[in-house]
Amino acid sequence: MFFSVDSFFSNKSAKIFVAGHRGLVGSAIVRKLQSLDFTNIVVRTHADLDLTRQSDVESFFAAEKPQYVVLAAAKVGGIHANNTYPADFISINLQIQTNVIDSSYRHGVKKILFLGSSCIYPKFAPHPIPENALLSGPLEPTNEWYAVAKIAGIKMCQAYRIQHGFNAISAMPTNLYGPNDNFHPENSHVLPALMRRFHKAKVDGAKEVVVWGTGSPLREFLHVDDLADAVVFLMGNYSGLDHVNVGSGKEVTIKELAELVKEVVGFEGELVWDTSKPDGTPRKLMDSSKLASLGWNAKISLKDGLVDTYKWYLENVKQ
Ligand SMILES: NC(=O)C1=CN([C@@H]2O[C@H](COP(=O)(O)OP(=O)(O)OC[C@H]3O[C@@H](n4cnc5c(N)ncnc54)[C@H](OP(=O)(O)O)[C@@H]3O)[C@@H](O)[C@H]2O)C=CC1
Ligand SMILES: C[C@H]1O[C@H](OP(=O)(O)OP(=O)(O)OC[C@H]2O[C@@H](n3cnc4c(=O)[nH]c(N)nc43)[C@H](O)[C@@H]2O)[C@@H](O)[C@@H](O)C1=O
Repeated sequence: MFFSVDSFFSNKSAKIFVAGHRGLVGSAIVRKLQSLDFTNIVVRTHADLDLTRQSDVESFFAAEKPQYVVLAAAKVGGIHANNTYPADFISINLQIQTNVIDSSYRHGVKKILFLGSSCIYPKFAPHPIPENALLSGPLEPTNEWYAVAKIAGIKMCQAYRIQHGFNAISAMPTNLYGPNDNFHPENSHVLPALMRRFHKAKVDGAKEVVVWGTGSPLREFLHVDDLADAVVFLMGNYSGLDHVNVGSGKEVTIKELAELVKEVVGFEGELVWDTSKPDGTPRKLMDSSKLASLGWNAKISLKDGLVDTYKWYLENVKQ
């Protein structure tokens, strides 16, 4: 189905609902929209609107009638959280995305962007992973429940486009980091977990820091301000059926990442590897050439992004 390039950028007073605005991604999207002078951004805290409650979501859309929606609310966590709470990861995500996508269609939203994740791809996908590797093999067991929910979200956007002509698109970001990340010691992703642990070790004068797994898995990291830039770019420039990968194009081993975080934080002790913890998928570098061909590329290097995030951490997270 054909959609002309969207008029998203031409109306800065259009009402935009950013779901999950207090999280890592949602807060970056709000900052980006504000920097572009969008003036009518609608938000709700989790306490004010629980997106798993269908009738509350219906009532919210009926009352607010947003014109655009960015769905950045989800149950999110690192390898340990995904592996420990599989029921939460599949059920909460299926509920949130089903309610928000369906209500958006029913209440006349012009366009919605759904955020998935690079974990939708098979554990042993070809590299770099192209969009068409979806559903071509078994998933990584530590996060398959979350991945199945995210795959359902992509398919729901496609189904509503095919059956109803609803302009629903999906973006698949790689591993993200930046301001407003979750720095929980066990449930967070690797980068904020290590930043917190190295910082604490530096302050305490500890001799070593424990890092999970073998250090050999490869991961692609993207600063969340780059992701927000890409999301807004896609809102204005892409209305296709297929999901779009959003990555930096650069991968590092977890050992290299740990050494870099250690350097940025200024910890001078040793790394100790806890190989009883899972490595997860061995590698997941995405092929983001489709997005590049549309005219978007990442700008923030991992080193610069880490320095920026550590500064934010020192200024904003209670030590
Ligand atoms: N972080 C990453 O590395 C990656 C993230 N993504 C995707 O980006 C999106 C955003 O992730 P991220 O910003 O990291 O996650 P965060 O956990 O930082 O933020 C998620 C937000 O969703 C809100 N939320 C959760 N459940 C509900 C609910 N039932 N009702 C209303 N609000 C709710 C949270 O509020 P509260 O905290 O109050 O519950 C929070 O503000 C997700 O779809 C995720 O899959 C994709 C790839 C990588
Ligand atoms: C974004 C993505 O995030 C998750 O997938 P993941 O990439 O495996 O995420 P992670 O950041 O938690 O771990 C990356 C690697 O790092 C190692 N590692 C070392 N030390 C720590 C550590 O202290 N904490 C964590 N969490 N990992 C550590 C860890 O053992 C692993 O090898 C998915 O659940 C999925 O939901 C998803 O979409």
